[in-house]
Amino acid sequence: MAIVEDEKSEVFLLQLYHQVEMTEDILVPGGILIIKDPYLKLTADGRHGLRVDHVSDAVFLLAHDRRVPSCWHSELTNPQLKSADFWKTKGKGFLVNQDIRPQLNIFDVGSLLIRQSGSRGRGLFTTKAVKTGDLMFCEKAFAYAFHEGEGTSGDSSRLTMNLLIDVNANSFTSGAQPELITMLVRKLYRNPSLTSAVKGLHCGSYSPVQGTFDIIDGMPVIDSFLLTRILLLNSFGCKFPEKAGALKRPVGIDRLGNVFPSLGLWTFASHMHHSCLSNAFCSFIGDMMIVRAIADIPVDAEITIQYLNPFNPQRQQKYIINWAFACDCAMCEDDDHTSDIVIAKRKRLGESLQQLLRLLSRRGGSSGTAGIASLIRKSSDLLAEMEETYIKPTEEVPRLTLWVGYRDFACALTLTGAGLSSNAQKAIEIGLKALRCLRFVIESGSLGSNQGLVVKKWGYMASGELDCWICLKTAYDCTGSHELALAAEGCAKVCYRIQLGEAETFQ
Ligand SMILES: C[S@@+](CC[C@H](N)C(=O)[O-])C[C@H]1O[C@@H](n2cnc3c(N)ncnc32)[C@H](O)[C@@H]1O
Repeated sequence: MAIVEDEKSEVFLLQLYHQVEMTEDILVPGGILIIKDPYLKLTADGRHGLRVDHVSDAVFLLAHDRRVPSCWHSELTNPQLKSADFWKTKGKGFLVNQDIRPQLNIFDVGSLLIRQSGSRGRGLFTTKAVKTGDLMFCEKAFAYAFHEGEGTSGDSSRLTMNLLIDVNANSFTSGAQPELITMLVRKLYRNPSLTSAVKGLHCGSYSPVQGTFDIIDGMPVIDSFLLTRILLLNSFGCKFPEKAGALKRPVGIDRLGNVFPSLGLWTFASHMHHSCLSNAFCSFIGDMMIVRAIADIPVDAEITIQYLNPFNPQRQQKYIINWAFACDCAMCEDDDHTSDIVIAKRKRLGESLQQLLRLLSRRGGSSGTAGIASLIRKSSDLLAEMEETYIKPTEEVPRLTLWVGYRDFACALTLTGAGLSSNAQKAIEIGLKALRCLRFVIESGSLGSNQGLVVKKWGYMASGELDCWICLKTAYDCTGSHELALAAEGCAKVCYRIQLGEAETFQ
């Protein structure tokens, strides 16, 4: 907030939105600006204040500008208002001796094409077949806001929290979203040539201000409401998987444990549509997005990703509220036909299983006792009961709750009684079952057969597949089946590469 006066010496409070600095830092004493299309609003103390939402509506003038009212000429002594020549010389100084290369923003898009996808708008399609784990493209963020929460900065006195209030939708956003909006607005305002990258992005039902992005008075017209809408519909949150915590900076976490992902806009990637049964996965290294295939994808097939975590029970409502579409995938359809009673039953069985697995972990090492055998039997019974709650075959709809149960059971068996061959054998049987719940088609993999372990078809990417393959590798090693262990490790590496973007750091 700053106090400004006009040529008639009338005084107002002024608020500028979407500026890099606070209003009072930009409006130095003596500074002059033109406000186009002034919007007067009632302030909290009952007076009138000026509010500027679109950055292009505030035009800052240099002292020498002919548009400065003549009545102020004698007052223009502010040393901070430097001439254009001063800034040109300073800018050239920065460039001297620097290696300025053309910036490459998107890599490896030779096998992809943006085209219409029925009534859904533009989508991304393959122009050649790709295999599971293959890199489809990498893209550098057009704009990226890293959100550092209290938990990561460690200095709560420096913590600032931005809130973006949408009075129309009666909602608010916090975390990196408000920062990203301001960043994007500033970037486009300062670099008119970049507006073409954002111009046609999906903005839902919003009608942009007339002349948006046209150059007026040497600067582009920036409609900040349009950019807000574009970001709400097209930006990606980057939550790094836990395994990546040591390698990459993870999300910000506040003192209540709320997670604020970093957020960015990747203009090419933003053309990917959603499917809960997606065939691609995005990972992030800093602000570089890496998109890999999570299934074998034929030529001319649409690339899809999951906009939200498939375990989120509210995801269907969120697709409608946040992106204005209803997901019609087989998984959402199956959810619609699954009664609350069945969902509650799966939840109850899952909780009982976790209790048994905790006991199993505590008794690790003393395997072979009747107690352990009974825990294993009871766990298997619970999972068999859960299995009966599913109607659709796994090939049509992955069984997510069952997957979590089998995966955790396999890990508990491997980690607790790893040295014992009987537990390891059971862990292999359960681990393979877990992966089949996700539609993996795995040939052989059983002990004693000499057919090895071959993944004929990769399954669904939920979370924790990497853990499951590592458990299988450990269990194969415990039984002396080193070739199978190597094959399981190879599969773990594929999962690692998909989830983290690269496999160079895989150990
Ligand atoms: C990031 S944009 C995707 C690209 C957009 N179609 C375009 O033309 O630029 C997100 C929008 O795509 C549409 N969309 C995404 N996934 C969809 C799906 N599974 N079914 C229908 N519409 C979908 C929705 O309109 C959503 O708001």
